[in-house]
Amino acid sequence: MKLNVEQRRIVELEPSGQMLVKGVAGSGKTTVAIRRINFLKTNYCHEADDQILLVTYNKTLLNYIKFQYERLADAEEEDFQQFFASNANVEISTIDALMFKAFRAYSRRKGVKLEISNTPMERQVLIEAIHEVKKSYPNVKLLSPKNSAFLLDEVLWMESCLIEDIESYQNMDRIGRASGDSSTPQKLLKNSELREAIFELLRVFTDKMEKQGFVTFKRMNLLALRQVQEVNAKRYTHVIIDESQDLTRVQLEFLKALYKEKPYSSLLFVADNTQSIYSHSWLGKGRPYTTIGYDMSGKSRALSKNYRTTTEISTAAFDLIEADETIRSNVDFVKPALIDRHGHPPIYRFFTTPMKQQAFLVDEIRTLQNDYDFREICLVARSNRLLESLAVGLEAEGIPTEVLQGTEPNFESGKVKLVTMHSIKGLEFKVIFLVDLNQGVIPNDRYTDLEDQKTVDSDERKLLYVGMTRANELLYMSSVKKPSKFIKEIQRKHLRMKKDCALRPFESISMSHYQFTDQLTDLHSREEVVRQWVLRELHETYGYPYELLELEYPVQKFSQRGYCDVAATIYSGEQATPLLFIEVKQFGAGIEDGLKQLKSYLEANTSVRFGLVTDGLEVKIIDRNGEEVQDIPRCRPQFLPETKNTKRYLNLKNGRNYAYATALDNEEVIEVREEDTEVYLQVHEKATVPLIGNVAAGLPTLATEAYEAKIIVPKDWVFTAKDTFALTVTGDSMTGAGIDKGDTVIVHRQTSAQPNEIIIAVIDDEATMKKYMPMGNDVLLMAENTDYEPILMRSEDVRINGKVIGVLKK
Ligand SMILES: Nc1ncnc2c1ncn2[C@@H]1O[C@H](COP(=O)(O)OP(=O)(O)OP(=O)(O)O)[C@@H](O)[C@H]1O
Repeated sequence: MKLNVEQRRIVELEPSGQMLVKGVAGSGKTTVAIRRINFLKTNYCHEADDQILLVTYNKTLLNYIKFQYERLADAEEEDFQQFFASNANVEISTIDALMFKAFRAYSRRKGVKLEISNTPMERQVLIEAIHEVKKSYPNVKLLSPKNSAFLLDEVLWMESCLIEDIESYQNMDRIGRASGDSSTPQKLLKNSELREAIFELLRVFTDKMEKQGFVTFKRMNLLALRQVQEVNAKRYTHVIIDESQDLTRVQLEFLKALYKEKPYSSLLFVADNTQSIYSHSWLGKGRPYTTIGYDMSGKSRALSKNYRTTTEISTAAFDLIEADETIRSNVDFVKPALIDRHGHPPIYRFFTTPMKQQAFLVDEIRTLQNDYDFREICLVARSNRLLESLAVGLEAEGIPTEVLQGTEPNFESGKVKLVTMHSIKGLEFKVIFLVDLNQGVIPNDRYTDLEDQKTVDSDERKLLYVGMTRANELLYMSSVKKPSKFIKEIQRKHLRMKKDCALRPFESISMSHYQFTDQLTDLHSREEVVRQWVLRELHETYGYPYELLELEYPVQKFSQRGYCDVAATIYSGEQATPLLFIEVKQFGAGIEDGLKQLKSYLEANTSVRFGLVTDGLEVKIIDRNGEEVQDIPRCRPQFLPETKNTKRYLNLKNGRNYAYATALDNEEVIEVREEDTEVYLQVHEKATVPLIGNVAAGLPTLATEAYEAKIIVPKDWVFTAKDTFALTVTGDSMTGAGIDKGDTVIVHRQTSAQPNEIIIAVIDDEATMKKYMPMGNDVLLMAENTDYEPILMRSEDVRINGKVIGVLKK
């Protein structure tokens, strides 16, 4: 892989103490971090004791990095291998492994024997501590076992923020943490009795734990920090911290204590705050680096190009960030730049039961097997428990699986991988399935009563963002029962309902936007919601004008007559015949019955070519032989009836060309489609442009009510409707610009123009249309036809009447 210029520059930066590389997901931060090791090793390790440390967040990531770069070593650089050899002066480790080692050294040095506790035990000890502290603080309502989950989290947060004395806690900005108990909207005010009580709780809790021979994981971190601060542990000349946005303050201080400053040493933070997914993280919450003693002014670099995912996946993922002001306003936020790599838009499915979701996963993975190895597919879920049950389900269907957890995962094994949303950070796979994106799961409702919803939402949104940006090529997302509210934040146009099909996922349409209301007998019927969604898809996604769609299309089979819910008809000459039959079922009711019905309709009508059945959740498309096909055809111009007067419109305002049609019987009804596309544009607002004469007559000086005809155009094709007029072209001097005799030009009234614009100019009381070329005090009026000579005039002799902004072809 060839690094881009910015990446290479970062790899080869001269070490100068602290440095920051921030970048978007998939921009090569980890790639750069690893490459830099080689550079530092070759150029900036002058003394025998110089060592380099690369810290990663978790074990899965560590193994993944080793795996990726061992592969790279084979392919590109032979000496890469030595990074992972035990005798190299390079160490790659997880933060936890480093700290645990230091904690063990602390225990030995102090002669204490402490084990790491688990959550149930911590809860129990905390409740005992609550009762004890309550005696001294009877008025502090928050001190109650019912708040033990929140209080435990607060205590662990205090430990991870290095809050060791009461003053620090009393004055601390609790960034990323919120009020506490929802029933009493306490803000845990600074310098309050409440904070004093909680600080006491921390002390009593820690005491009780240690008496029983235990420490929390966060306290273990604190003791590890003490160890490296008390004995001289400075031993790395270069420290590179990947995913530094997710480290706690204690972890950051710990790494600082390992860093040995020399004139050529470096401490590189690699971070993306958009991917900060732990509530106890320090820098990821937007705190400046000065809070850990570093001034990063002039010392940070950004990487904004996402190399990992396709434009379609990045765009959908970014919709989440667009919905989150907290993330976008973070000082270290980097807006992703898109690289031109296109692929399938993310697929979103909703299921009514977990079994249906599982059946879908099995089917889809089997189909994907034609194009992908199992090892390139990864299922991602919130919890390990869910992953394990999914693994059992897939195995039962003969799909080999491997849950990636802790110890040595084998990325090469020919198995579908399963990993939690937290552990997939930093990893990537060709195909990602994000499952169980349900209400209550993400955002997780565990904290709803205890934390400020906005804070929780922001962290959880990032978690989903991280998951989405792990996919190289294909991203599937699914929900069961009730979708996560975040799904709504992703624009429907960025999602698809199934692979290789343009249909966007179901969305309920409000009744006020229903189509064909005069034909509906029951607006409230539960099938109607699904039918209206299909109608909108046919129109907006597939480009069928509503005139081609018919509801309750009669189908005669022997003596029986049925009615198909929707038919899309096409014209050959005067004759309309159905191309597509659609059966809809009420939302979530299944499509089996509908499919039978549809097949019988297809048999009964010899001209219809495709059938689609859907209940909003499932969709099946068949050809007239009943064989499944991926998609229905988009509407093509030749399908359209001769009920319209279709012309070309050259929009000089935006440089695009359109197919412009008016209904034969009503010129106010217009239909607009960009040329070379098959999708009709929604015209929300229209402008009426009066046709007031011909070009030779020019524009009247006064607005006139008398006009020959009116032309209705989308409002955004003109500047201001009242200053817009249309003229018929009388000559052929502008043929080279695509303006022929008989065409109609749309003109904006104005008295000045920019070079090269086509204007209506008045010379000696005679109007003409020419290209405007000012030249000092003169003006050259150019024809776009070699038969005509340019006209050179003094500026004051030329009066500009207007500028041509569009051409409606004859
Ligand atoms: N210059 C490049 N050209 C081509 N591919 C690149 C380039 N830089 C990085 N990549 C690829 O992009 C993907 C993402 O890289 P990497 O994991 O280093 O990014 P990251 O910024 O650490 O991502 P994240 O923060 O999302 O984990 C990898 O597959 C990597 O090989």
